[in-house]
Amino acid sequence: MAKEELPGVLILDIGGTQGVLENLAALLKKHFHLITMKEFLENKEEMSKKIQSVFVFECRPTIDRELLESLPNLKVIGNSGVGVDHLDLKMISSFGVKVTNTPHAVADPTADIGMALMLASARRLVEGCQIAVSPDTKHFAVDWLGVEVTRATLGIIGMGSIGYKVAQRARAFNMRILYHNRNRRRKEEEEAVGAHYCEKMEDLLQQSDFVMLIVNLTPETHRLIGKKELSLMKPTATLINISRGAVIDQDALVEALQSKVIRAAALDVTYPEPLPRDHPLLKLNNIIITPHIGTATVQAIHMMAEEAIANILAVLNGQPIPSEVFPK
Ligand SMILES: O=C(O)[C@H](O)CO
Repeated sequence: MAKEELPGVLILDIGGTQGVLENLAALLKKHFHLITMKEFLENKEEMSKKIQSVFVFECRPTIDRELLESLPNLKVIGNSGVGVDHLDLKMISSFGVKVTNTPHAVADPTADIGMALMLASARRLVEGCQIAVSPDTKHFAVDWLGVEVTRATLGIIGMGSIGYKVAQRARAFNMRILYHNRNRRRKEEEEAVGAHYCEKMEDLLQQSDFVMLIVNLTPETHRLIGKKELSLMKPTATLINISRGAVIDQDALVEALQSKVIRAAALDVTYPEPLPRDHPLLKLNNIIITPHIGTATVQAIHMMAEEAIANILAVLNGQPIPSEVFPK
């Protein structure tokens, strides 16, 4: 089919290296007439009529009313990633436009990052790397002992598909697994990973050696973990966040880490991202911060794009939509 006959997709803010861009573009071009933001802005009148879908890569770019008003034939926004907190779902839906996401592609790589952060923080891996390359060669491992993950208690807050994948992995470390979630998992699912349900989040916080946050960011989970919750945790416990930065009250976390209310934290997400270079979290030595890399793998980027494309095509062809996100 000629490029012009394919449905138009506007590609929003593809960052990264040329290689990533080219691979994604090639994938999208199989199904769509690909229109970049630059092309759209240069020839708005002609392009706006062609665009039936928007492909959002990375969770950062947002879609404002002005853009929606300029796309009369837009039917769907295909988000590449599971979190849609950067999109105003109600406003988008008022334009009759659907939103989709990619929960399947993100689950394994994000669970891996959760495990990686837990292990790295437990065994003080980043400090170890710094010591290994420092000019001072007189170091004694006994001066910076870590803690063990094996047989420790892991509390998972948010037991969706990523949470469940974390539980599967944690089972291989013989961890005791607690979880708190809006809905309790089926008995067979709990038994398969040996997870125990805590109806009250407080119980999980009090008992866990590692607390991992894997909830969506919603008004209900905004600053879910603050001063009170941190004070319920064990002084030997570690907080890991692979969801969204705003799930934690960062000022309260700074205080808790400075005064050793908890042992350590490991964050793949913060607010804002990146943190300003003078942020107090960056000055602490009992924290590890990675720059939102839960899905930053060659495989995940490809799978997320495929999942997003399948969603977009389903909307355009009037077929059942694999992963639609609805405004609450
Ligand atoms: O929401 C997600 O899937 C990840 O955070 C990637 O942005």
